[in-house]
Amino acid sequence: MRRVTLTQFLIEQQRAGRISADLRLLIEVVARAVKAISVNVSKGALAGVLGEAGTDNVQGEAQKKLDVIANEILLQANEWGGHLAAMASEEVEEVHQIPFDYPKGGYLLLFDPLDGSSNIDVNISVGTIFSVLRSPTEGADPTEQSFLQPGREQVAAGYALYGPSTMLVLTVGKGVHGFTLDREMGSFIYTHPYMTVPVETGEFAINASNERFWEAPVQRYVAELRQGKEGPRGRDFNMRWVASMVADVHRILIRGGIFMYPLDEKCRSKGGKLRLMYEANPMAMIIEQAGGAASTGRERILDLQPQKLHQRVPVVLGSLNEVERVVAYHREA
Ligand SMILES: O=P(O)(O)OC[C@H]1O[C@](O)(COP(=O)(O)O)[C@@H](O)[C@@H]1O
Ligand SMILES: [Mg+2]
Ligand SMILES: [Mg+2]
Repeated sequence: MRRVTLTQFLIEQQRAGRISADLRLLIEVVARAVKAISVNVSKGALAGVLGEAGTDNVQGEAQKKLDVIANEILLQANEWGGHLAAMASEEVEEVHQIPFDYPKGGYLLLFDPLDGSSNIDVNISVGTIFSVLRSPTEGADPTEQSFLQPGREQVAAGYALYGPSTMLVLTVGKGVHGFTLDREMGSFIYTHPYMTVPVETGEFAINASNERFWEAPVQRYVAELRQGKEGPRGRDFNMRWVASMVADVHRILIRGGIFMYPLDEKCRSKGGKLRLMYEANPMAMIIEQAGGAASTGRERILDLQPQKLHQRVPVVLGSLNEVERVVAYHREA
């Protein structure tokens, strides 16, 4: 069987005029960094990478060693690429400028280096999420303001899933494409062309321990799902919650479903739990490109005008019909 690598796929995308040479190189560098993170994740205790780093990030969350390692790998790999104007990371408070003198590239890269940190020490799937925007500054150092573009302006978005196999899932605005890492060869192989989210689903993902803090529309929606055949939906639904957004979203891309981290009384003062710029926006672009929908419950995520780099938002995404139902319940309320 002829195997297509990520490199070949990207060259084809460039030939078809969907990406520039610089964006192709940028994605190649991110993919290389992802391979290095994958090696560290899979070595686990053997490489001494488990446990706390002993520091807090900008959000006041305790950093794991792997949060710090993954962040360093991504920053270092991309500093050298020459295609970036600046970066932003969940683990770094300010914009990360490129510390070299050569001309600035035309893109901004944002990432959540290690998503699902609470799962690292228990050997459950974690991931990396990234988003690419055009830099509006032409040669000058980008500021935080340069990054504050709505998600619909993303030119590429993707994630890596470090599961039983390592996968890279990518969109450049023409469908969603999945690649599986061949560890022996060291290359990503094109295994999942044009991934789509089924419109109908029988699965939902939400942290049910927060139920008493949810708003009424979410209470109503989940209560109806749980009533199954006996309730207004007239059929049974199954529940899953990995607590790694990457893993939960990947499941939805493979077999459908709805994922929710809604606004609740616990996270209301922060605006939500998940971060807009490097969690919600890239995942929303991927899900929409795969035929699904992504909303805060009130607005389309990709239309939100960001106010700050580390802004948090409520997230409801997945199969179209279910997301539309949640949005309708918010509207009715
Ligand atoms: O522990 P909770 O409240 O269920 O939250 C789980 C959510 O938090 C996250 O782990 C946040 O990501 P980080 O690990 O990057 O902070 C998501 O991946 C996941 O969906
Ligand atoms: Mg995360
Ligand atoms: Mg993280």
